Amino acid sequence: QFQMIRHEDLRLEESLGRGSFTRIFKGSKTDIREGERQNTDVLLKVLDGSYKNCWESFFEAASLMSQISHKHLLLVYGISVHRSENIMVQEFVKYGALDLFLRKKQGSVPVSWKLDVAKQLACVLNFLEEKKIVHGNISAKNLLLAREGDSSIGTSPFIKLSDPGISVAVTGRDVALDRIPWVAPEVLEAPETWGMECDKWSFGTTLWEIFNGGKAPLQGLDPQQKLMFYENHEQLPSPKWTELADLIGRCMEYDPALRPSSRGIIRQLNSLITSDPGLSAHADKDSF
Ligand SMILES: N#Cc1ccc(Nc2nc(N)cc(-n3ccc(CO)n3)n2)cc1
Repeated sequence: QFQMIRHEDLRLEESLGRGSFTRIFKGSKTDIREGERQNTDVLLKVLDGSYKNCWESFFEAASLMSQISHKHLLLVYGISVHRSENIMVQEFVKYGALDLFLRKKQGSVPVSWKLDVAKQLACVLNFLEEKKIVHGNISAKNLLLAREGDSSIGTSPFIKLSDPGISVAVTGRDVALDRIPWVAPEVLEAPETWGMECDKWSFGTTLWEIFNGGKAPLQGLDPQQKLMFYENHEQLPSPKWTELADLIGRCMEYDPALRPSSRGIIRQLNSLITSDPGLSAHADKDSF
């Protein structure tokens, strides 16, 4: 279900940091098209740790992404296995992870920009829901910015949802605890029972990140404190904008059955966008 890429057709360039189980590099892949060499910029995710079920889940994530295609889903070219190295080869998305971008922009991003990004994520969530596919790792760091968007010249942002990575069903409980408050509470209790609703919970957390300058929620809490956050059915601090707070609260319902469908989320986002025409102008609407 996806292409095996020869190691000799890949070139690792600079390191771009690490995911939870992977090191990521900018690189290039060489193809021969109609008899001529063609180089493509790629993002290489090198899986470290060699225990078996990790790379099975890694490749499952890659194959999931290559079986479906959508304009807001990251393109995965394939994988390359070389000695003990397992490498996922992805399209290189120009502006990188959304959380870092938002932190760098420090609140100078207009509310209309944030709503546009939120709507794009809701659309790809709807696409996955219709295909009965659970992503399982929706977060601002897994949203990649392909176009910055600049309201002064009338261009809007464009995001791509990254691969889900290693699923919490195969990682240890410590990684699952570390993913609080993105991982839905029910997934923590019984990872194999997770359903579509778990992506709605993570959508709520991601919405919170987008309107909170890309800051990570519950940062600084240790795993035990994070667990207590769920045990006590606590909620993230609400933004002042009540309609936004309502939507985040509805997505982050502890009872999965009470969470909105992706169509419901899109409807609510549309009403946020129209809720105050002056809204898209001033930015303080999303102050916490
Ligand atoms: N400075 C800078 C800079 C860094 C990265 C990119 N591009 C990119 N393309 C992808 N396909 C995936 C990623 N990721 C980044 C974190 C994760 C974790 O999931 N992925 N970054 C562009 C600019």
